[in-house]
Order: sequence, then C-alpha cells, then structure tokens
Amino acid sequence: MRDFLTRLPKAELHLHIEGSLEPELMFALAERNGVALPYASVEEVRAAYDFSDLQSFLDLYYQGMSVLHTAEDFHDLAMDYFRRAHAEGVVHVEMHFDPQAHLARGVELPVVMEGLSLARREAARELGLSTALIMAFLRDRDAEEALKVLEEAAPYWEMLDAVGLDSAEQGNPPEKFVEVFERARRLGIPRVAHAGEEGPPAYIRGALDLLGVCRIDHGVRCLGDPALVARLRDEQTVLTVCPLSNVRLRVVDRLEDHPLPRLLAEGLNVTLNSDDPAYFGGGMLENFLACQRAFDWDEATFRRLAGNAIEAAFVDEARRDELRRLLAEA
Ligand code: HPA
Ligand SMILES: [Zn+2]
Repeated sequence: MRDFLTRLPKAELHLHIEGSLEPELMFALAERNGVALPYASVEEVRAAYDFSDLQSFLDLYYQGMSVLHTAEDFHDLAMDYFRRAHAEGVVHVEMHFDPQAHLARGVELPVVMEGLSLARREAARELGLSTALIMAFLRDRDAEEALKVLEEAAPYWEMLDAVGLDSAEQGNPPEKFVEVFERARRLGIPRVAHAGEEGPPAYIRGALDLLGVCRIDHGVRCLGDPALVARLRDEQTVLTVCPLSNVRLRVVDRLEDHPLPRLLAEGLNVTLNSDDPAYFGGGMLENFLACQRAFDWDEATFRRLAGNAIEAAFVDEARRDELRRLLAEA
C-alpha cells in the first residue's frame, strides 16, 4: 500500500507554504539573516510543537516565519518543500501564503512574490510540478488591512489563482470580510476560505453565502448541521481536509475518531491535504498513510480522493488531462 500511495499522483490543495518550514531550514535561515531563535537545537524546536489548539500553533507558526526576510529565503522555503513533495509523489501544489504576517515584520510584498515566483518556475522546469498561489487574509486582523493588501497586490492579481482566509477562526466570522471578498470577485479572482476547522457550521454557510467561495478549507465541523451537509453534497463543494493537522490541533483526539469516513459516507467531495507539514508531523504521503492505518481504506477510496483533488485544482484543462492520465496509470 505504501508503494501505491507514493505512486498515486497527489494534488495538494491546502498547504501554507510558511508551514512547510522545517526546523533545519529555520536554523539555516536564522543564521543567514542574523535572527535569534528561542531554541538551542532542531530537537528543541520539534519538542515545542505540542499544541493544544489552533491558537497555540499559530503563535509558533508566526514566530517561525520570522527567519524569512529576502526573496532568496522565500525561494529556498518553497523549493525545499517542492522537492520533498515531489519525492512523495505530489504532482501539483496549491500554496497559501500570508502577506500580512510578512508586512507586519517589514517584509514587503514584492520580496515574497519574487521568491515564490522563482521557485514556482524552477519547480515546473526541474520537477514537472505544477503549482498555484492563494493569497490568504488573516482573519484575526482587521478587514481594512486585508482590503489594503489586496489593492497593494495589483501588480500580481494575474498571478493569483485565488484569495483565501486563514488564521484564528473563532470570533472572526466570514461576515467580517464581505467587502474584500466582493472586491476579489469583481476582479475575477476565485475565493476559498478556512471554515469549520474550530468554528461552527454557520461559518461554513457564511463562507459560501457571503464570501462566494468555491472550496471550503477544512469544513470538518459541517456534520453538526444536517441541512448544511445535504447542501455540500448537492453542490459537491470541495472540502480540503487535513487529517494530521486536525489531530495535532486537537480538533479530534485520535485520527480513528476523525469524521473523514462519515464525510465520505455522506457523499461529500473530500480531498486530503497536509496544511502545515513541518508542524503537524508529515506531508501528503504521511497524511495518506495515516488514513490508511486509521481507516483501512482500499485503493479505490484513495483513487477517489486523489481524483477529487485533480478535478478541483486550479489548473488549465491541458494540465488537468495530464493529471487524469497520471491517475489512470497509477
Ligand atoms: O491550520 C490552519 N488554520 C488556520 N490558519 C492557518 N494558518 C496556517 N495554518 C493554519
Ligand atoms: Zn490551513
């Protein structure tokens, strides 16, 4: 099964590129940029990754990215991840990035865009890996700032496959971001949003109705609302589920308790993703393997999940046909 899951062409729709920063690279970049880290070793960093909820993770996630300063840093971060993902049989990566978290540290948008763009071209050329870019707004900061960032991103609108919404969910409902998502809609930029990770089913409804999203990131808490489940099934709304993330952030106690089997049984359009692989104990392959161990799924189930991601990916139809062919041959 490990061979099959490695071979299976996996498209990743939910990844925070800043969350792919492994402790080894964190130390190397800290040294390169003269940044002091509150850890003595890579082992100490890993030992600190014991989270009680989303916020306890976000605190370390924002601290970790403080080593990223130059375009070269963003390039190295992304290439480091793309190489690992490629080795695990990932064929397409859609990465969220958090411009506000960098702007707040004095790192300007062109620096981030230059580094990520360079890495994307290199990944296509050297690894045959296609990538997409999702500019995320931080929902625990104010909506005016999000709007300002979207306007500041004007030179890059063409390069954005979508805008997203992430960070601390509770108390930061979709309503807060109606204006910025409406602006993105008028610009013709697709929208996605985290919803129903820690927040209630109402946040999933809000993301669909008020923000016009085409996918829900996480969405695992939809099961608390049967009418919503029926709607997600009828509309075949894609859920980008992140199994290991949900365990590490205590959305569920154990993977065996995860709602994934119920989501599938309900006929929902589920995909598997890694979210923040450096913080949550593994990338795409580890997420697939963990599900195999927890749920004993057969190859057909994993094929279906991989196929769902290919059908929902932000790729042109020529690339989608290639990805479908890879899946058929796996
Ligand atoms: O798992 C997450 N949830 C919300 N915001 C995030 N930003 C990075 N990772 C996450
Ligand atoms: Zn996420």
